[in-house]
Amino acid sequence: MASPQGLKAPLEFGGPLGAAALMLLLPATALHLLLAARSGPARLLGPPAHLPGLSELWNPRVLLLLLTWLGLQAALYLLPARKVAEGLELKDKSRLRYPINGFQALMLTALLVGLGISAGLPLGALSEVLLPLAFVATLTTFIFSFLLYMKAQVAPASGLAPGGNSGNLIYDFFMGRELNPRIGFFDFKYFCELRPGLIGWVLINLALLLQETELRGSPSLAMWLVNGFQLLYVGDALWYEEAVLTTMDITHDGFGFMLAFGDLVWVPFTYSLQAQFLLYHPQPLGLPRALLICFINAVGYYIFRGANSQKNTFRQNPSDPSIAGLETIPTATGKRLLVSGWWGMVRHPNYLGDLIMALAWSLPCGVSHLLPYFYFFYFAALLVHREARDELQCLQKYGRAWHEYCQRVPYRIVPYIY
Ligand SMILES: NC(=O)C1=CN([C@@H]2O[C@H](COP(=O)(O)OP(=O)(O)OC[C@H]3O[C@@H](n4cnc5c(N)ncnc54)[C@H](OP(=O)(O)O)[C@@H]3O)[C@@H](O)[C@H]2O)C=CC1
Ligand SMILES: CC(C)CCC[C@@H](C)[C@H]1CC=C2C3=C(CC[C@@]21C)[C@@]1(C)CC[C@H](O)C[C@@H]1CC3
Repeated sequence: MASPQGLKAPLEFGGPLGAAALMLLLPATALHLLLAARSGPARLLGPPAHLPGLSELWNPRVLLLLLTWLGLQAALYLLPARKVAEGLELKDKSRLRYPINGFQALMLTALLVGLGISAGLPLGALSEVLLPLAFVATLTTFIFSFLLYMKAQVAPASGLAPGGNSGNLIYDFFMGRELNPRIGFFDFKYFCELRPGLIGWVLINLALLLQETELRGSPSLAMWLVNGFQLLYVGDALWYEEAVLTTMDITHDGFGFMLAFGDLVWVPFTYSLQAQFLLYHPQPLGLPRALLICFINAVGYYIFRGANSQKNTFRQNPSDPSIAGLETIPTATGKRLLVSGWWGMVRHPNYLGDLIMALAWSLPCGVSHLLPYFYFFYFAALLVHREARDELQCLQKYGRAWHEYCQRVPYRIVPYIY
């Protein structure tokens, strides 16, 4: 299949071979982590205690539960929004409109779940079906990605993403051909990025906390910390939902298997790994250590939120008083680059804050097992890779101005280290 002219981009993720390998490795890794978390040894490296049979993986009722969840979140997405924001200008000079009602969806979901629990909903039982749920979610993601691929066949060339139109079927299926696949006002990529996966993540965490209460009479302090930290993170993402409209996932990447699997399987089932581990491996946590971990998470969040808000404010209103004193670099595009404040410390201060929080999410699980630190290691690798991708895009966008920025701000994520 010929790729539309001018849309060729360098192959990433190891090209077609890497994409094929990742489409096998990622689901296998997610299932391995789920099995390891509930096994006695909880080994991150090495074979799982036992390989599940199809009867443990496939459950039609769990598929119905997943589809009901997706349907609920889709319905909440379509409710009237407090605000409708415009995305960045597209190739055809148009700008798409997006509902800003993610935090509203989180609140309504919390209300529905609270009413359900008070009416006897056994939410804790969700922790017992995470394996079949992840399996049916993976199957659903493959089917969904196929439908997205077929939909891209009839999309206009201007609606295709630079990276997912190499002409290689496997690579384009993985990367995603269409930039903003929609049916009417419903934007599939925007919806999946922030709704079913992120809200599903904290719902799974809550189910694990309730199951621990069922098993041990009350949630452990460690489980409270992990639930609280990650609810803050998801609540923040949905409160500042509009910021996602300028991320590379929305502005640059096609919507294919990688992002669909990342949103619908990887986030809810591997980001809840610490809570899963704690349910099956209770960890003692004294108040002094808990307070220290809370301080670490607070530092991470302060940097994460401060840096993201500073950059987003600068982009939306460069003359905002809160950023008035910051030094900037002019670029040929007319946009300017911050070179002081958080963005003068390192080139991705938001990643630094996010990584510090990732560490704080693992620390309540103690140091007896490596498994709870999987997210920290994976996330460090993801952000290093993401930073490299962003650097390339910024170099293409800003050329010499970006070189000047790199000379003045030499470190990428960690001051004086990387
Ligand atoms: N938990 C998770 O799994 C993940 C979390 N994240 C988090 O999401 C957040 C967003 O990250 P990400 O999507 O990578 O994008 P960023 O928020 O880091 O934005 C990168 C863009 O910001 C602009 N920019 C960079 N430097 C400057 C500067 N000095 N002055 C002004 N603008 C600048 C450029 O875009 P332009 O100039 O065009 O505006 C660049 O492309 C981060 O906090 C990250 O930690 C991200 C991925 C996964
Ligand atoms: C499994 C693959 C190898 C990688 C999949 C990566 C995805 C899980 C992430 C890509 C970018 C993401 C963003 C977020 C969640 C994870 C994914 C989808 C946030 C929504 C997390 C909260 C932040 O406040 C904003 C992030 C935007 C990018």
